[in-house]
Amino acid sequence: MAAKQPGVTVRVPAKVNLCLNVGPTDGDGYHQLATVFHAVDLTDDVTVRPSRHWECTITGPYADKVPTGHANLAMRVAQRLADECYEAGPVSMTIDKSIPVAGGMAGGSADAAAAMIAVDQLFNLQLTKLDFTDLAAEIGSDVPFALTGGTAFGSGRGDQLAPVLTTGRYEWVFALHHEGLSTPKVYAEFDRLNAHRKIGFPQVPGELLAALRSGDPRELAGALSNDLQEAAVSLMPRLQDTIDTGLAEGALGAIVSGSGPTVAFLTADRSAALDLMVALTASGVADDVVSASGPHPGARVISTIRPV
Ligand SMILES: C[C@@](CO)(OP(=O)(O)O)[C@H](O)COP(=O)(O)OP(=O)(O)OC[C@H]1O[C@@H](n2ccc(N)nc2=O)[C@H](O)[C@@H]1O
Ligand SMILES: Nc1ncnc2c1ncn2[C@@H]1O[C@H](COP(=O)(O)OP(=O)(O)O)[C@@H](O)[C@H]1O
Repeated sequence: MAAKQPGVTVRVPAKVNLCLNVGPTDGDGYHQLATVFHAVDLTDDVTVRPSRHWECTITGPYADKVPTGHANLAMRVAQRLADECYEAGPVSMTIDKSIPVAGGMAGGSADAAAAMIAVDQLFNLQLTKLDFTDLAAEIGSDVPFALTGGTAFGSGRGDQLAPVLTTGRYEWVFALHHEGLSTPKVYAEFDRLNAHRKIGFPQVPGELLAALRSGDPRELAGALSNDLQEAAVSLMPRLQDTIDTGLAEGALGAIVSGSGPTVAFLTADRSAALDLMVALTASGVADDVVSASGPHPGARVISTIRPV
């Protein structure tokens, strides 16, 4: 029997920001954030195999929207590690993509985090936790959270993480839109809308932390907030219809996920989530509807085939 080709597969979750409090910009033009990230079991699988040439194949419903060269954040990570570590070399990468693209769920950052772990394991680089954290923050502000997963407080650009005490699991429904929203454009629209408002130092509301400790989805629904929501709706007004329809159909709470345009609905339990999925699909206010639950762990190896 022929030996299987060596390779490592890492599974990585999407995120939703339970609160996204946007503060003033830092010296580099990035907004200071106080956010609570929450990982859900809507995942991508990133596989790397040693190869003579760099290759990237994307599979899944979003394949045609994702770049396969150096613009792909996961390829960028793998190429960076090959440049810096003599043990590492070119890889053939496959991304089995289920996380919506440009949807405010940090799919590109998730794949970058997965690639870091996969390449480390494939070439036995033995990167330290500090190596991971430094490279993650350099690639994108959401990458450190994709490594840790769960539910976490993010400050700075969202890359400085601290644990948040949570109980229970939460059942979500996500209303997806084929058209994406560009994160820089949403921040620029936030700036335009807030040009004459006073922006304070960003903070996570205490009621959100209390709700997460309680484990009660009703309490959490009342504490969801996103300062980028107004900007996302301004750029894509039909999001308001999506939000209103989900709430009218029984969602406990609704929030634009990060910079959008995905809308996240919190439901009471799995059965309510399935009912809401059916209602949203029938209403036609979203291009696609998926359910997921959280919190979910961060990037994890799910299969390793070592060279023989
Ligand atoms: C909004 C959030 C919420 O978690 O994620 P998404 O919902 O898009 O996934 C993040 O802040 C996405 O951060 P990041 O991953 O660094 O953003 P990128 O897509 O790389 O876009 C970078 C550009 O967005 C703007 N930007 C980004 C982050 C930030 N804290 N302030 C900013 O002003 C800047 O114009 C920057 O040049
Ligand atoms: N591995 C990747 N998966 C998805 N998008 C990627 C990836 N690498 C680079 N991109 C680019 O990043 C952009 C933002 O993608 P994504 O991370 O999915 O969205 P968001 O910033 O809204 O969370 C995409 O439009 C795409 O051009």
